[in-house]
Amino acid sequence: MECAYHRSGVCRSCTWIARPYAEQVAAKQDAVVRALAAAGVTGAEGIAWLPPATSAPAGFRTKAKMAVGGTIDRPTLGVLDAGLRGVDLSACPIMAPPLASAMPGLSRFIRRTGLLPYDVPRRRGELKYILATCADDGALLIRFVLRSRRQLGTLRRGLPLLRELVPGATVVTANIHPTHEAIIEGPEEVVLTDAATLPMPVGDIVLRVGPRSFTQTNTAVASQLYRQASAWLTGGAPAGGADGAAPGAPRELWDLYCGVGGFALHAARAGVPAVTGIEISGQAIDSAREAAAGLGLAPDAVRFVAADATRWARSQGRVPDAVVVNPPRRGIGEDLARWLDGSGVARVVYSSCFPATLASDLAAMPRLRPVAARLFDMFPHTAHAEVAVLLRRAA
Ligand SMILES: C[S@@+](CC[C@H](N)C(=O)[O-])C[C@H]1O[C@@H](n2cnc3c(N)ncnc32)[C@H](O)[C@@H]1O
Repeated sequence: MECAYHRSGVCRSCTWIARPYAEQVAAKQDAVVRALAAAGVTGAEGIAWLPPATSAPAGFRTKAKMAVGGTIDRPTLGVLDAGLRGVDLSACPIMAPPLASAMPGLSRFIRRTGLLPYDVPRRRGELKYILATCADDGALLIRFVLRSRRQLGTLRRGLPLLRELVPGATVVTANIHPTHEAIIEGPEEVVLTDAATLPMPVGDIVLRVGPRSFTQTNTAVASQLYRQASAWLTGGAPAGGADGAAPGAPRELWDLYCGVGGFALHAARAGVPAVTGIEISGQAIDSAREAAAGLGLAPDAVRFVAADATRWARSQGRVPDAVVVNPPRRGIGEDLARWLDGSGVARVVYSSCFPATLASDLAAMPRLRPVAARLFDMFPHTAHAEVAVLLRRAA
C-alpha cells in the first residue's frame, strides 16, 4: 500500500507496509506456527489451519489516537516527533472512512473554538489528544484529552459547532489528564452528550462502546473472529434446538476477558442457552449489559459480571461445557491455564493478540489439545498477529 507519510519518513508505524499483503499474512501465520512449536505445545503439529481472515489493506482502522500539536491556527493531528513537536498524520490511509472524513472538521473545530494545543516542551496549552472510535455507519465516539477542566465550558458550548463540522459525533467526552506523563489519558472522564455509549454493529450483533472500554480496532476482521468462535462453539449449526440451544452447542459458556461482550453475545445469539461474561472493567460490563438488553436477550440467557477472570473462575466450584478466553497481551497466565487444564471443561476457544503468551499458555494446558486455528489479520502492515485456537479435551 502507498503511504506518503511512510515514504517521507514522518511515520514508521506500519513497519511491513512495503511487503506485499499476501506475504505479510503468510509470514504472520508462519511466526505463530513456529512460536507454538518452540514452546512445545502438545498437538501443535496436528492443528488444522483455516484460511486466514484477511483485512482490507487500507481504511480498516476504527480507532484513532491523535496527539494534538501545532498552533490554534495550524493544529496538527497525529504524533509527536523526537523533539515532542506535533506531526500531522490526519490523512493516514489506514483510518476507516468515518475517521478520515472527521479529521478536517476536528481541525476546524480547534481553530474555531480556540482550544490551545498542548505544547509538551513548554508545558503550555490545554488539548493533548483526540481519541476517536467509529462505527461502520459513520457514528463516532470522540474524546478530547485536556490538561485541566478549564476548557470544559468551551467544549460544552462548542457541541453544536462540533456536530455541524463532524456530523457523526454521537458520543463526546472530555478526559482530564493533568499530569505531564507519557501515558495518553487521565483518570477523569466527563461525558458531554446525552449518549454515553456508541452503538457499534459488529458481525451479527450491535455492541455498545463506552469511552474507556477495549474494542477491537478492525471491525470487519473482528466480525469474522466472533462468527468463527461461535461456529466452533456450536459446531457451526444454527440455533433452534428444543430449548433454543443449537444442536451440538454447549449448554453453558463462560467468556473470560469479555470486554463489551463480543464473543458472549455472539454465542448467545447462536443459541448457547446460558452465557456468562467476566471482565475487570465495570464500565465495559455496563456496556455489555446494555448491548444484551438491546438485542432482546433474556437476563438469564446472558449475564455479565465485573470480576478478575482467574479468581472468578476458580471460585465457582463447577465448570461450564465451554470457555472463551481473550486476554490482554500478557495472556491468561499459569494460574488460569492450570485451572482450565485440570477443570474438565471440554472445549476452549483461545483468542490471542500475542503469539508468545498464547504459546506459553497452551503449553501449560497439555490436556486441552489445539485442533483448529485461524489467523485474523486485525493489524495489516505490522508484525502483530491475532490468532484464535479451538482446543478440545484429549480423550
Ligand atoms: C483483548 S481485550 C478483549 C475484550 C473482548 N473479548 C473483545 O473481543 O473486545 C482484553 C480484556 O481483558 C480485560 N481484563 C484485563 N485484565 C483482566 C482480568 N484480570 N480479569 C478480567 N478481565 C480482564 C480488559 O479490560 C479487556 O477488556
